[in-house]
Formats: sequence, C-alpha cells, structure tokens
Amino acid sequence: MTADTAVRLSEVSKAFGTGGSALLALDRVSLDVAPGEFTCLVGASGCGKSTLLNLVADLDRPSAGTITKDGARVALMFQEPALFPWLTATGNLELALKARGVPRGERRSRAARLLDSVHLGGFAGRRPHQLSGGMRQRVALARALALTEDDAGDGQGTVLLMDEPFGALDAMTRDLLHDEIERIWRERALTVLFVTHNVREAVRLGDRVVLLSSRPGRVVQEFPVPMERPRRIDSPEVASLAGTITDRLREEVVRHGA
Ligand SMILES: Nc1ncnc2c1ncn2[C@@H]1O[C@H](COP(=O)(O)OP(=O)(O)OP(=O)(O)O)[C@@H](O)[C@H]1O
Repeated sequence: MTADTAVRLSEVSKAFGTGGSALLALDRVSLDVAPGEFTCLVGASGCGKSTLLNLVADLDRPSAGTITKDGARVALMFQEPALFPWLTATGNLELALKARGVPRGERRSRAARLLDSVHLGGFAGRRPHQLSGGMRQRVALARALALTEDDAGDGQGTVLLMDEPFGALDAMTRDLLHDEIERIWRERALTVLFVTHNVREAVRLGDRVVLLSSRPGRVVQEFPVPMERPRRIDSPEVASLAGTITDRLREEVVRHGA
C-alpha cells in the first residue's frame, strides 16, 4: 500500500453458500484505486458489482484475498435514498451527524451547509415525499458526505461508494446529478467507486471504467477515459468509447450466457 492508493483489492474472492451449492460471486479481483480517482464499475447483471462495494464498505467479508483502505472514511449510497420519511431533509442530515458524534449545537448549521452544498438550501424543511426523486438523491448524497467529512467539514480522504445511485431517475435529472457529483467530487477531492449498468454514464463520469465479467465476477478489462471534463453523455466521444466497452461487455455476456 502506498500513498498512491486509496483502496486496494488484492485477489479478492467471495463465495455465497458452501459445498456443491456455493456460488462464486467474485473470483480473485485485484483493483487499485488512487486517491481522488473516479472509478466506474460496469458489468452484466449479477456479475458481483454490489458484492464488491459491500466488501469495500465492510458490510461483508471476502472469502479470500484482502482489501486495504489506508485509514479512508467510507460512505455508501444506493439507488434508493433510504431517508427517514417522518424527518425533514434537515432532520435526516442531523441524525447522520449525530451518528457521527457531532455535538447537538453544531448539527443544524452543519446540516444547512451540507444542504447548500447539494443546492437544496431552500428545501430544508421538506419531508422526503415532498421532494422529487432527484432531490431525495441529493439529500442522500449530503447524508453520505455528513457521515464522512471531518470536524472541519473537509471530505478529503473519503471514499464514496455509489451503487447505481441514479438508476431510478429520468434522463434529465440524471444529467443534472452527473454535473453535481462531478462538482462535489472535485471540490472535496473524493475517491469515488461508482457502479452502474449504464456504460455511457460510466464514460461520462469515470477517469477509468472497469469491466467485470459475470459468474464469477472478474476484471476483464480496464478502459481509461481520456476525454476532458466536463463531458456530455450524448457527445460523439463518449458514445464512441461507450460503444467499444459495450461490445466487449456483449462478448462477455454471450460467453457466460447471462
Ligand atoms: N447474500 C447473498 N447470498 C447468496 N447469493 C448472493 C448474495 N448476494 C449476492 N449473491 C449472488 O452473487 C452474485 C453477484 O450479485 P451482485 O448483487 O453483487 O451482482 P450485481 O452485479 O450487483 O448485480 P445487479 O447488476 O443485478 O445489481 C449474484 O449471482 C447474486 O445472486
């Protein structure tokens, strides 16, 4: 492990079950993620993308291999925002800050600052059902930041794990959130591991796209994304690289019958 690595997976395997019915979800996956890097993971359904994020988040343990994070704070964000419906946007953030041990007197102002940082300053008193799907995901993003920033409100050293976070949103809302996450990633120098089915989304956002095979999940190929930021998801350059990755993914799906 060096200063150049925020997360290192070394020969990580994960099997579910035992004996003849065991399912090998990940097979000797090795991956180094640099601090401040935006890495996207794509692969066919069931290739183990969520399993990999859960292992990095310590929600589960690998069957073999090691995962090293070098003191990084880790936050996880899912497709469903999973907010408490009876709490306002502010209330949801205050609860996260309480869980982080932030003193009561500081929580309101920290929550307000976090809502401002995701451009939801005017919606602090709304409950989740009074917010659009995109706004709820912004609150979920602010909560992930709340769980990881240090006492000075600095997110440096944070690994943000995102599991299809925009998968349930319409295309225009998703485009806006792509701009948002890119801005926040840059401002806070976050390290992001982003799982998606959407290859264009991966090319829009990633410094690198890692393609996983299915049953068992293995790293098939890595694609650096050389285009300048910000990129447009419908630009010819994004479409072209996404096409190359999709062709490779299709070969894998055919090979594994997924
Ligand atoms: N707790 C579990 N017990 C048994 N099998 C599991 C468990 N979690 C995942 N699996 C299996 O492991 C494999 C990988 O699942 P995982 O959810 O990580 O894939 P994925 O790539 O995230 O899928 P999707 O893109 O559909 O969300 C699948 O075959 C799944 O059925």
